[in-house]
Formats: sequence, structure tokens, C-alpha cells
Amino acid sequence: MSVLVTGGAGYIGSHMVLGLLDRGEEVVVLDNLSTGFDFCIASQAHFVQGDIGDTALVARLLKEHKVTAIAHFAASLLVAESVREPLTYYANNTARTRDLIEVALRADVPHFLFSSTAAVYGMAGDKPVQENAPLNPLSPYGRSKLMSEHMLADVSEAHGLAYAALRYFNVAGADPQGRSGESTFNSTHLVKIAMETVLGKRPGMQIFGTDYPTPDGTAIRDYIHVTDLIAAHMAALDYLRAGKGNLTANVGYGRGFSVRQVLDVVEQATGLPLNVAEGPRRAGDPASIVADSGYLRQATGWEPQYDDLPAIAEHAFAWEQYLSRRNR
Ligand SMILES: NC(=O)c1ccc[n+]([C@@H]2O[C@H](COP(=O)([O-])OP(=O)(O)OC[C@H]3O[C@@H](n4cnc5c(N)ncnc54)[C@H](O)[C@@H]3O)[C@@H](O)[C@H]2O)c1
Ligand SMILES: O=c1ccn([C@@H]2O[C@H](COP(=O)(O)OP(=O)(O)O[C@H]3O[C@H](CO)[C@@H](O)[C@H](O)[C@H]3O)[C@@H](O)[C@H]2O)c(=O)[nH]1
Repeated sequence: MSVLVTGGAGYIGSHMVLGLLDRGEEVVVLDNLSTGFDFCIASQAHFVQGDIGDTALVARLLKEHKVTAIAHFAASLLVAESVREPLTYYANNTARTRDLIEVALRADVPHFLFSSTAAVYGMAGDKPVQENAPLNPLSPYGRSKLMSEHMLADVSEAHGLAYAALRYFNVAGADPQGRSGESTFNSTHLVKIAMETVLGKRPGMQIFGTDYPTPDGTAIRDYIHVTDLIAAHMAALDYLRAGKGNLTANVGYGRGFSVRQVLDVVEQATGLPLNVAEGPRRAGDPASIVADSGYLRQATGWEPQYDDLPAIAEHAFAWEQYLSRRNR
């Protein structure tokens, strides 16, 4: 019996692989290496390079490895790119997820974990967002993910597949043991960019918008340590396996930090100065979005261990230094 991790060579998927192996589970990774790296995949996992849209390959893997759960991370995830190339996003995120679900049904895989996103909400108010907030994604990326949530709900109703759709807020940090981290080329993520900047891999960086209606004028997000995010997946998997039904839940800490606060913590944690300029707002960015994760905690008993911005920065920095040693 094993768990199929799609996108397991990526930032978050590679941490899922570690989390599953740490629990003694068998893991099969399917990744086309479009944005991921095989050096991020733990050697104890069985890695197959291929596309989730290759239904014959997926069907063979499900059978050969007696897969009882799919953790589906593979996706395209650049919001601005999704505006320019919506069909790429509806193909890779929505259509290929549809194909994957169909193969899973045919193979009688009972449990499905899906990487959703806070981007399904669009503009949020000042208060932490609950799962029943209006779903108004601002981008094709957000819509491509929301459509997958809808498919899972319909398929579950019709065919009994049990699923968890976890809506991640801002994922950051790296494995505390230094086994993986964010390695993506040309990342758009704030903490990753700040780490590349302190280490001189970028000449400087910008704060996108200093005129938001927030205490210091910069945008507020809920940054969650990737290891806590993975713990949420384990809690969700246990929930599904216990037959408790489906789960659609936010994963964040329920408190926000501004861009300036994050960059101050990066300077403190690394002991290095950041070359930062103030720039205009980035199109489509909400002023503030923070998770209410009460439902996930109450339903699954999930308790975060790294709700600490300096720890997130320290772990991200350690990984960025490791990448530097690999000439990356
Ligand atoms: N990083 C975040 O802050 C964040 C926030 C919300 C949701 N998510 C979701 O989490 C998931 C993982 O994101 P990540 O940050 O690890 O991104 P990533 O780009 O590091 O990982 C995605 C992985 O999927 C692989 N992949 C893409 N398309 C594929 C395909 N058709 N077939 C096989 N493999 C394919 C890539 O090679 C890569 O290894 C995504 O579904 C993303 O939408 C991420
Ligand atoms: O060089 C930079 C990069 C980012 N930011 C700001 O930092 C904040 C966080 O940005 P980023 O790390 O790009 O995350 P988000 O845009 O909040 O989006 C993330 O969080 C979403 C869920 O909320 C996911 O869906 C997305 O995939 C993921 O990129 C935003 O206010 C950005 O404007 C800067 O000021 N300068």
C-alpha cells in the first residue's frame, strides 16, 4: 500500500514525501520536473518522471504500487502567468486534475488530498477568512483550483471518493532538518525572494505597494511554515482514513504580517542587510488576507509547531545557503 504524491519534486510536494516517509508510509512520486527538481525527492521514495495527464502511466502506477491515497500537488501556480495564459492553467490544473480523478475512481483509490489555495477567496475583508466566505477568485489560477474543488465535491457525491481540499495561505520556510526547501527558479514568493536577495543572488528587491490601508501601508499575509502545512495534510489523511467524510479547510495560522515586518525579520534572522526599494502595487494583490483555521484544528486536531516568523526565516535561509553551495 502506498501514497502517490503528484508534484513530489516541487517545493511543497517534496516536504509531503518527507512527512509520509517519516511516518513509515510507502511513497510513489509522479512529477514531470517542469518546475521541480529530482534532487529534492527523498531517495526512499519511488520516483517516476512523467505527466499527470498520462492516464495510462497513472493507472499503471496506481495498480503496481497498490496506491490507497493520492496527494495531488502538481500544478502551475504563477498568478500573473495565469492571466496571460489562462488555457495553460485550465489544462494543467483543471483538465489534468479531472483526468487524475477519473483514473483514481477506476482504480478504486478511496482517498484524495488536493492542494487548493487562499486565492479561491479573492478580496477578503479585515477579519480572518472562514471557509464559508464568498468564493470569488481574482485570477484564472484561483478559478482553475476552485473548479477542481467543485469536481471533487461532485465526484464524491456521485461515486463516494473521500477528499480533502486544503486551502493554503502563504507557504514559506523549509524542512527544519535541511532535507528540502523552495528551489524554484524565478520564484515570486516574498520570503524566497528576500533570501535570494540577502545572499546576493538578486541585486535587490521591491516592496509592491506602500499605500495599502494597513498599519504600515504594506500588504498583510498569513505565512505558514511548510512543515506545519504538511502536518495538516497528515491530519487530513488520518481524517479521511478514519471515515469522517470530506474536508475543505483553510491552512494558515490566523495572524498576519506585513511585507515590511517580514523583511525586518529576514534581516534579523540572517544578520544580513536587504537591498529593498519601494515600488508600486502588484496587480491583483489584496491588501490583507489571513486564514481562520479554527475548522481544521477542531475537525482534525491539527496543532502547528512552527508558528514563528523568525523560525520560518531561519529555515528558509539555511536552505538558500545549501542551494548556494550547489551553485544555485
Ligand atoms: N507555494 C504556495 O505558496 C502555494 C499556495 C497555495 C497553493 N499552492 C499549491 O500547492 C501545490 C504545490 O505548489 P509548490 O509551491 O510546491 O509548487 P512547485 O512548482 O514547486 O511544485 C509543483 C510540482 O508539480 C510538478 N508538475 C507541474 N505540472 C505537472 C504535470 N502536469 N505532471 C507532473 N508534474 C507536474 C512540477 O514539476 C513541480 O515539481 C500547487 O498545487 C499549488 O497550486 C501553493
Ligand atoms: O518581491 C516581492 C514579492 C512579493 N511581495 C509582496 O509580498 C506579499 C506576498 O506575496 P507572495 O509571496 O507572492 O504571495 P501571494 O501573492 O500572497 O500568493 C501566495 O499565496 C496565495 C494564497 O494566498 C497562493 O495561491 C499563491 O500561489 C502564493 O504565491 C504580497 O503582498 C506581495 O505583493 C513584495 O512586496 N515583493
